[in-house]
Amino acid sequence: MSLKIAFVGVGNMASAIIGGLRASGYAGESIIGTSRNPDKHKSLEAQYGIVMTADNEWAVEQADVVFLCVKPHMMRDVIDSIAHVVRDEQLFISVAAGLELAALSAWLKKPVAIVRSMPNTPSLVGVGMSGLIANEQTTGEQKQWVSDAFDSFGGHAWVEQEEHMHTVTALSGSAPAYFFRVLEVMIEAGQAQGLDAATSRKLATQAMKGAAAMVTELDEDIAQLRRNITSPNGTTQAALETLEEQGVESLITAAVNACANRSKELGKQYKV
Ligand SMILES: NC(=O)C1=CN([C@@H]2O[C@H](COP(=O)(O)OP(=O)(O)OC[C@H]3O[C@@H](n4cnc5c(N)ncnc54)[C@H](O)[C@@H]3O)[C@@H](O)[C@H]2O)C=CC1
Ligand SMILES: O=C(O)[C@@H]1CCC=N1
Repeated sequence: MSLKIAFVGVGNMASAIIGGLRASGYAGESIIGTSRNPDKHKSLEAQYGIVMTADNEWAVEQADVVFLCVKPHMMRDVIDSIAHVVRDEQLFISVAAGLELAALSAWLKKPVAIVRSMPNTPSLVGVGMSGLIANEQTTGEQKQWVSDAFDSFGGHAWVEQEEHMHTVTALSGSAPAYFFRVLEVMIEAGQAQGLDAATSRKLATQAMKGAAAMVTELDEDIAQLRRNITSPNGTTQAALETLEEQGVESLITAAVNACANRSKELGKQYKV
């Protein structure tokens, strides 16, 4: 029998997970979502074949597994409002940046199983990646269910130390946005050189996809893959030298560090 899953706070991230789960065969009838935007409920129901409601308590009462998907600053109020219907045997999965297991556990007020996750929006198209860490109440069986569920819309990595979730956020949770920004800039540069927007988008995007596929599918050093494209005194060398001169390494390192630091700040803000 499939487990009933509730998503509290169906926005961008929860939609991506729901879309990924549905595409990989999870039954729509087993999924209930809630949000503060009732005007969007009908279209979400039609798109994913799920049930949407504004009633968090009802959704949580129906569920075996509850995904907590509201913004970090709303999480405490939302958990406070559902804590009285929480049952010991339920599994809670938070997707919120920064929020520690200890805070979630204190707010839930019961010794329930909790998994802190850091997914990303490519989950929507089955190419997500999620970092995971569980509290000690989480059983091996529950961890297996979580691994299988997250694998159904991409991949997962359990981390041993909660501190590492900040790095997961910097390398994975937020990272699709860095690549989108790079694509935006490349597409604009292509257009500035005279290509139409659609062709520019297709070329840049396929190059990014191809690079990622080579790294994923070939067991080769990334630097060597880069060198394979770089003819001495050729076009790639001209581009790469410009990237280095303009500080690509310090720029990207600073962005990754800023992301992890913001995650740490959020954790401190809500520390119990
Ligand atoms: N967007 C992303 O790429 C990622 C987001 N996250 C985490 O996911 C969480 C949600 O982020 P987004 O989906 O981007 O935000 P969002 O704003 O798109 O979605 C939040 C949803 O929560 C609903 N909501 C607010 N208060 C509520 C309440 N009291 N009861 C029920 N629903 C309520 C809103 O109506 C909205 O639909 C955050 O904690 C964020 O840290 C994690 C990884 C990636
Ligand atoms: O920007 C954020 O805070 C969320 C968490 C990771 C991706 N989006």
